[in-house]
Amino acid sequence: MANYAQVFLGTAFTSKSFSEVTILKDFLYCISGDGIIEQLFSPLDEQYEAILKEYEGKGNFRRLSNDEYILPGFIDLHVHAPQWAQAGTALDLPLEDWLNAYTFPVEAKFSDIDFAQAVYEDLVKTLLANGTTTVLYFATVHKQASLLLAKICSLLGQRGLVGKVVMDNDDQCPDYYRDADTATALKETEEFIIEVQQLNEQTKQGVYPVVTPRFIPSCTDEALQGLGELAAKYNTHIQSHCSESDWQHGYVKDRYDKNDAFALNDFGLLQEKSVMAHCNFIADEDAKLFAETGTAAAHCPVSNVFFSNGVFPAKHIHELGVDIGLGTDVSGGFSPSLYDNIRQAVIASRMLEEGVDTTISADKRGVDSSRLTTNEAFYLATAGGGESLSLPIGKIEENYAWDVQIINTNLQNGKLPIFNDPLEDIFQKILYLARPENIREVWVQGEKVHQR
Ligand SMILES: O=c1[nH]c(=O)c2nc[nH]c2[nH]1
Repeated sequence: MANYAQVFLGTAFTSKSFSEVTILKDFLYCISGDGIIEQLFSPLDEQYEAILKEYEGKGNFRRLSNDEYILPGFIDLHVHAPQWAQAGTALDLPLEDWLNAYTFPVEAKFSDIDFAQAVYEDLVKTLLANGTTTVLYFATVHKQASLLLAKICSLLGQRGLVGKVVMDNDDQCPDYYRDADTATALKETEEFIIEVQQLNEQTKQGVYPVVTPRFIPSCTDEALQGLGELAAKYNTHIQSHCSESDWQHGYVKDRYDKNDAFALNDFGLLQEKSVMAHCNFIADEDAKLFAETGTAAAHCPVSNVFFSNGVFPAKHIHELGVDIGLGTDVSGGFSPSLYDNIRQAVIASRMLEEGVDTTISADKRGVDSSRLTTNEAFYLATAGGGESLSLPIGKIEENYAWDVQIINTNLQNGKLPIFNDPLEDIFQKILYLARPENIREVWVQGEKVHQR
C-alpha cells in the first residue's frame, strides 16, 4: 500500500465541467508528502476499506463530521494588494478620478516598508480566512515592497503570483508615483523576476513573478515592448487591465486605433500565462485572439458595478473559448471574498440577460443567453482560475494540489438553513450563505494555513 502523508475522509464538491459539479460523497483523499492529491477512493472502490483500516486512528488521518464539507480553495485572479488599505472607500467616483485622487496616493505610501508589511500581512491572512488559496497580485511600483509581498505569501503558505507594477508614462502618471524612467522600470522588473524565482525554489506551494504593466495608459511603448520581452525571456506570467471602462477602452483606441487586446498582443503581452483583468468591452475578434494566444480574462463582478460602465458578458466570452476566472479586484471591489463575487457574478449575469430598464419592452430589454448558473460561477472561482494560470489547482482530482477549504454548516453562530437537504442543495446553500466563520480550515499544498 502506498505511503500517504495524509488521508482525509469526507464529502467534497468539485467542478466536472463548466456547468456540472461532481459530489464526492464519503471519499478518501490520499495526499502525498509534496501536497498533491495522489489518489481518490470512492466507498465503492475495492481498496477503500483496506486504506481506512490502515490509516484510521493515526495522527495523519482526518474524518470530517457530518456537518463538514470540502470545497477547492478559491483562486483570486485580480487583487491590488496595496489597495487593501483603502478598501470600501471612494467607490462613488469614476475610475480615472478614483485612481488619481485616492489610489495613487495610497500606493505611493508603499515606499515605506513597515507600512507595506502591516497591510500585506493583514491582506494575505484575510484572503486565506476567506478560503482563497491562490492569488494573482498587483503590488506597487516599489521593488522592495513587491518582494516583501512575495515573501509574506511564501511564509504564510499562500500560493502568490506577484507583480511589481510598471508605470513609466509621465503623461498619465503623477510625479510622486511612477517609475523613475523606462530603463529603471525594466531593470527593476528583471531583478524582481530573478529574486522571486529564487524564492520559489524554497516555497512548497510556489510563488511566481508576474510581468505587470499596470494598463496601457500608464506605460510607454518602450516599456510595453521591454516587458513583453522579459516575460518571454523568463517564461513568466503576465497581467494587466484590458478594455475595462469606456474611458480606458477609448484611450487605447485613440492611441493605437485598435482595441486593447490587439495593442497588447503587438507587444508580446498575450500568451498562455497572461491574465487580463475586466475585459468588459472586448469584441468577439478580441476574444478570439485571447483564445488563440491562451490569454485568460479575470472577471471582477463586484468592481465592475463601480468602475466598468457595463457587465462583462462572461457566458458569451466563455463560449468563444476564452479561459475565465474570478477576481475580487480589491479595492475596486470592496470585498476580499470570492463568495461575494460568485454571488455577484450570478446576479450581474441575470441583470444582463433580463435587462434593467423597465421602460423598454421585455423582448428588447436584455442580452439573451447571458445568465451564469451557480455551478458556472463556482467553476470560475475554482477550475477556471486554475486553467487561467496554467497551474494544477482548482479541482479535487488526482494530480491536483491539495488546496481546500473545510466548511462547517452547523455552528452555533453560523448555522446554514439545512434541514435534511440533498447534497446538491447543501452545495448551493454553502455558496450563497456561508460566511468566513463557516470556513474552519484552509489547506494549501497539503499544509494547514488557516484554522478557526
Ligand atoms: O479597477 C481598477 N483598479 C486599478 O487599480 C486600476 N489601474 C488601472 N486600471 C484599474 N482598474
